[in-house]
Amino acid sequence: MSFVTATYLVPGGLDLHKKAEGIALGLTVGSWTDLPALEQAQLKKHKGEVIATNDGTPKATITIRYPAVNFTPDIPAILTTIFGKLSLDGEIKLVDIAFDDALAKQFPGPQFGVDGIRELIGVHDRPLVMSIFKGMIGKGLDEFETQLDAQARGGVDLVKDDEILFDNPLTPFEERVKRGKHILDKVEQETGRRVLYAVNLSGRTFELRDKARKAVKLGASALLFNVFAYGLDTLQALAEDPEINVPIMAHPAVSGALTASPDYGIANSVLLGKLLRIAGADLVLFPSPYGSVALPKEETDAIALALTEPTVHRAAYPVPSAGIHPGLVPHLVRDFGEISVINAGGGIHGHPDGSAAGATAFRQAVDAVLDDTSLEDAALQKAELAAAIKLWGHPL
Ligand SMILES: CCCC(=O)/C(O)=C/OP(=O)(O)O
Ligand SMILES: [Mg+2]
Repeated sequence: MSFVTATYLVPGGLDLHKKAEGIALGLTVGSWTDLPALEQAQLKKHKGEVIATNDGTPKATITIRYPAVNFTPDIPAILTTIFGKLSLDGEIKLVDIAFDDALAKQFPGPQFGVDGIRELIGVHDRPLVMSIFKGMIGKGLDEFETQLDAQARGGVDLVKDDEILFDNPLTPFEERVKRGKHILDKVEQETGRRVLYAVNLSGRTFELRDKARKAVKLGASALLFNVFAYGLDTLQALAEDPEINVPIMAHPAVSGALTASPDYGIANSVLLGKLLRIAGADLVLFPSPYGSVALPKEETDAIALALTEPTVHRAAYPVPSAGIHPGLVPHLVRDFGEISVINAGGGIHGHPDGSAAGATAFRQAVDAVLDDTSLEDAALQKAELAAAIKLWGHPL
């Protein structure tokens, strides 16, 4: 028998076992003790089981195991079972989810993951550096080409669309793919470096698969996807499609509506960690602990662990983001290690000497940290890094 096990955070001081039993029955067989013995025997395999309750104040936890025989092996059915009506039932937060291996194997997981992306880029021994197009709305393909070329030549490993850049007449989706390929092929020929460009896959849900397939045929090297504006099952359908054989980068846009409250919704480690990984995200962006929309460090640690801990699936790249600049690289490497992607938009394009210099400054900062050299000492030899930490500082 397969199971999904869910852990909930609830107010302390309740009759915890009564509440737990009520949830376990209410989300499975409905009622129990008043059933005839024969019916109990028939329904036993469908009954939710209270695995643990831990009382405390102000909060307590309840852990319940749900038989997979009750639902189809898809995320919509599982989420509706373990936190559908229950999510509407007052102060309760889904803080962990566990799939047994037999059930987990029915999901795609990352199709490339950390190892596959490292193979594509040819980098195996350092955090990757990614830049984000900025200020592209209202701008045309010339600006697109200029920004892409500068970011790539400056030394980043990946470039992504901003999540707010959709298909539009000035920089049409397919044109961004085609011109992006042309520019990055040229960069590779001249520098030997393979740079991936994650174009933002957007538009109506039922058009996404064909748009993604067309983009791959046109040479797209990665896809950015605003998962939570659509749904985890949409991500899974893209990841499972054999014709969409490029890495998928999950953006956390909209997820804050589900995760921000300490008392309601879904924990970031569940939504941005376990569920994005099992549904097939190869890279997962999330607010860093020290950026412009910061998350508590214990949450970002939990997300990174959920993305990389050993499971039946490949590890997905943690991509701590938002408000990142070269001065933060020592913190990022300390907190997320080599299996991470350092991601910045303003911290690249805001460099006093332009986007290419901003990209170079990040690479210089990464090299310095891996060489166990302080940024200040490295900056004595590296002008781009010196200008970056002069502008943004280097919090100790
Ligand atoms: C957590 C997502 C961050 C993001 O989408 C973005 O565009 C960040 O830009 P910067 O803060 O690096 O300028
Ligand atoms: Mg963005």
